Amino acid sequence: METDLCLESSLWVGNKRHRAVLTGWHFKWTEVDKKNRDKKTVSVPVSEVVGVEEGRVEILPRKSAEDTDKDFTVFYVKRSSSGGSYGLLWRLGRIQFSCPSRALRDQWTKQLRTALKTHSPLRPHKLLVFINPFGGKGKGRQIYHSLVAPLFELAGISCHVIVTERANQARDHLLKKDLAGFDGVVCVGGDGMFSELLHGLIGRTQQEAGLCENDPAVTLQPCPLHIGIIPAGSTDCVCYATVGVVDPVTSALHIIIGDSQPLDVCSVHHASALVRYSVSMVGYGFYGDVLAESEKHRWMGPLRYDYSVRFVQCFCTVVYLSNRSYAGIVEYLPADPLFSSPRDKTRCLSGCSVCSRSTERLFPQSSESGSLYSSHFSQLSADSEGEWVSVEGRFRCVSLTCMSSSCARSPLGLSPSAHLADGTGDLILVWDTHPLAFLKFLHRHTSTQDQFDLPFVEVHRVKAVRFSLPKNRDEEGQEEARGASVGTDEEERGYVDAIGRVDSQQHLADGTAGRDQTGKQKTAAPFLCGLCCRKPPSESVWNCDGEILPFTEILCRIHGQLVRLYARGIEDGAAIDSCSQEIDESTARCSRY
Ligand SMILES: Nc1ncnc2c1ncn2[C@@H]1O[C@H](COP(=O)(O)OP(=O)(O)OP(=O)(O)O)[C@@H](O)[C@H]1O
Ligand SMILES: CCCCCCCCCCCCC/C=C/[C@@H](O)[C@H](CO)NC(=O)CCCCC
Ligand SMILES: [Ca+2]
Repeated sequence: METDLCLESSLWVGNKRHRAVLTGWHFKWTEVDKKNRDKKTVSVPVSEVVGVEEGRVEILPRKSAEDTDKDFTVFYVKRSSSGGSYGLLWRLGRIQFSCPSRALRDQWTKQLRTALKTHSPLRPHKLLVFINPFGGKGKGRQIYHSLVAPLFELAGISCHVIVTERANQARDHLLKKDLAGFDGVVCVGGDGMFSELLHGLIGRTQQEAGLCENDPAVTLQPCPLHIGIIPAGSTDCVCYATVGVVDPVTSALHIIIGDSQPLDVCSVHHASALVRYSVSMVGYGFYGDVLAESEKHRWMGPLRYDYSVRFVQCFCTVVYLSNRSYAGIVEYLPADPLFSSPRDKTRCLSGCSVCSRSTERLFPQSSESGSLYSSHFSQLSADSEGEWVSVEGRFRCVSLTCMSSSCARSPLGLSPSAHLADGTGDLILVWDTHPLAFLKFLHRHTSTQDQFDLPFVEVHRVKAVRFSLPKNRDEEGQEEARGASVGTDEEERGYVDAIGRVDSQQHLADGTAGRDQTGKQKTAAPFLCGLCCRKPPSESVWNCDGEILPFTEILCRIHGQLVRLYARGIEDGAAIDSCSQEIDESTARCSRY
């Protein structure tokens, strides 16, 4: 029986007869017993079929075991529980069918391939892959070649692979080299590598559109190429927050099937110039201090990036430097409270309705051009959704995040109800408080306890934030912050350069923030060293997605859905349970693989 893309017939899996059905959207097969009763059904969305091959095919090692002319093999996405993380692990499922005739086999393979093309328009054909050989535990190359490349090959994706030899190579390549023919760009590394791709792609897109990135009021052009992340870093926060698990095979499968997840991006400006882009965290005070501490430990080599080391540092920072608070003026432009709230206890999951409504609001179909991306945001100055609000005081930390920023140690993240693609960010103000109270706030990030339900914490959903230092600052404190009172060795002078207060020639948007001429991060810690600092510094530094910013006074603006990832947001485990791929008819019970 055949209508359009529909096909139904009996097929054999081993010696068991199955009724296989391909409708427009699903491919399913049901075991049928000798009395023609339905037993178990497996249903796979066509969009999650990875590939169809003639014969009985195995991968790893790739071989066609018995290439009979009546068999075909279907590879598809199979879910399994992640055992701790919120999302689901994806694995490669494989099923081998035997047909009564070669003609029927050819009909099935042809029809399945046509259905794939129709229902997965964003599947990549050609990818540009950057591997950071030093990210995380230095396993990037191994992860790519053993786990990812065989899957890409199976899916017929051709890849141009570049193993980076220096920091910022991937960013520079994307800014300058010919990208024609590529559907997407993939990084094998951590948040730092993702950030390189982010800067390269956004910069390239604006250059080509003739837009000025320095102007925070300009509506930036969304990037046409998708970004894929194969996690091989230490924190992998962007991967965790957009997929729900940190797993190279899961991420490779999301890339293969052409999943598409828009992502908000925050541009950070100083004195009318772009400094950097951020997706996960722009944090002053505590988070800046943790990063500065880890930069101090460069001698530890890659170990300093180790996840647990960072969190131990985090713990030590809070205990050891427990009396640090910083004066500042925070101004913010609130988002419309009718759409959502950072305290509404919702979570942005795959298919999030808040993000979908935001897509319509951010990109209304323009009748003039008909282009999805042609409309403009309201300008920052002429915003109709509220007035700037200003607060001044002493803060333990000030953080802005465009998404939840969840990671393995903090499974709900900095702001558990933040959305990936709603065009807003969450501003978290932690006012000066007792060290133990601050520790309690931090500790709540590691559990399901509400970190915002504390009297010294505020959270606001915003579209823009400005941070400045109070005008009547104590001059002595400023000198200390500049490093003048913490010693005179070369390293300390280097830091002064790195934060841009002495080196007035430093470029703002060339991506060299905090790096020397060789691209190496400059040492940024001495002013934080509790051992040699007699007085606490009056200024902290900004941590922008793991990089220290060279300026303290900044303006941040959220750009809704500026980039797209090969991801789909965090899948709700409970919802998957109720519409499982495998349906056991005899027990009428749903089960998950
Ligand atoms: N070949 C290279 N040599 C030195 N540094 C590199 C090279 N390639 C990339 N980098 C830089 O290394 C930095 C860290 O890499 P990456 O983000 O992959 O790992 P990580 O820091 O361990 O992970 P995370 O950012 O998730 O904590 C990035 O900022 C990137 O610019
Ligand atoms: C008592 C101790 C409890 C510890 C709980 C700490 C709370 C953790 C909240 C999670 C914050 C993750 C934000 C992500 C930031 C990334 O863009 C960035 C690059 O990878 N990572 C860091 O800067 C690394 C920054 C590490 C910060 C801890
Ligand atoms: Ca957001």
